[in-house]
Amino acid sequence: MTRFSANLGFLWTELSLSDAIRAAKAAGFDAVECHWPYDIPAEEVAAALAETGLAMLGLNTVRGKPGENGLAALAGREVEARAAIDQAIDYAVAIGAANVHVMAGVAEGPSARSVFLSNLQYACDRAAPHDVTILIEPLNHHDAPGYFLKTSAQAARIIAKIGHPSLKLMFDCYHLQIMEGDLTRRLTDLMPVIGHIQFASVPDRTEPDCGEVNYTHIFDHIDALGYTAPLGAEYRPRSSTDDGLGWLKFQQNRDASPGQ
Ligand SMILES: O=C(O)C(=O)[C@H](O)CO
Ligand SMILES: [Mg+2]
Repeated sequence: MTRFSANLGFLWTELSLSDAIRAAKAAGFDAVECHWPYDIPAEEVAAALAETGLAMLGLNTVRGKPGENGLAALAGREVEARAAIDQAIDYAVAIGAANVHVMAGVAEGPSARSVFLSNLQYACDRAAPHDVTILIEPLNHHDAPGYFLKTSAQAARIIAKIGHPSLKLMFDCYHLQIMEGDLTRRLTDLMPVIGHIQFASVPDRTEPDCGEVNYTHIFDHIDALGYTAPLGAEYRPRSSTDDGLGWLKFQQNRDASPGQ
C-alpha cells in the first residue's frame, strides 16, 4: 500500500509548522517533511510530531544568500556549508527526522564537484552516528537555473564515488521528468541508491492528478519495486491545500479496493 508524506514547505503554508503537521494528520497523510524549519524551536516541532504520531522524514540545509540555492558546492564557502550541515543534522536529531537534504547551490566545474564531494563526506561522517541519511537531489534547470546537481546520472556518480552508506538520492519525479523523463526505468535502475521519493504534476508542479506523468502508474511501479516508505507530496496546490486533496483520497481508496 502506497503511503504519502505531506511536504509542509508547499502544503498548508498559511499555518504554523505545528498546525500544518496537525492538518496533515487530519487529512490522512502518513508522514510529513519540510524545507527550512530553523526559525521554529525544535521542541515545538517535536511536540506536534509526538502529538500526531507522524514522523518528519526530512529537511534541507539552508540556501545561503538569495539566489545561491545552497552552499555545499560553492568553492571558498566550506565553513558556512559545514555550519549549515551541522545545523540541519542537529535539528534533524532533535526532531527525529530521518533525512537531511544537503543543497549544492549554483556552481559548476571541477572545483565545485570537488568541494561538493568533500562537504558530502563531512556530512555523511557527521550524520552516520545518528542514523540520519544525507540526500542529494537533482533540480530542474527551469526552477533552479545553474544548480550544480542536474541529473540522476550525475548524482549516482557522486554517490558511487563517495561510497558511504549514509548518502542517498532524493528522486524527485517532478524534477527528473523535466530533465530526463523515462521515470519508470530510472526508478528501477536507481532504486538501490534512492533514499526518498517526491512527486508533483509536470509541468505545473500542482496536485499529481494532471499533466504529463501518470502517477497511478508510477506509484504502482514504486510499490512493485518493494519501496514502502512514504512518498513526498511536494507540490503547490492550485487553490487551498484541503480543496486539492482529491488525489490523496483517490489513491487511498484505490489501495483499499484491491483489483481496481
Ligand atoms: O525543490 C525541491 O524539489 C526540493 O525538494 C528541495 O527541498 C529544494 O526546495
Ligand atoms: Mg524535491
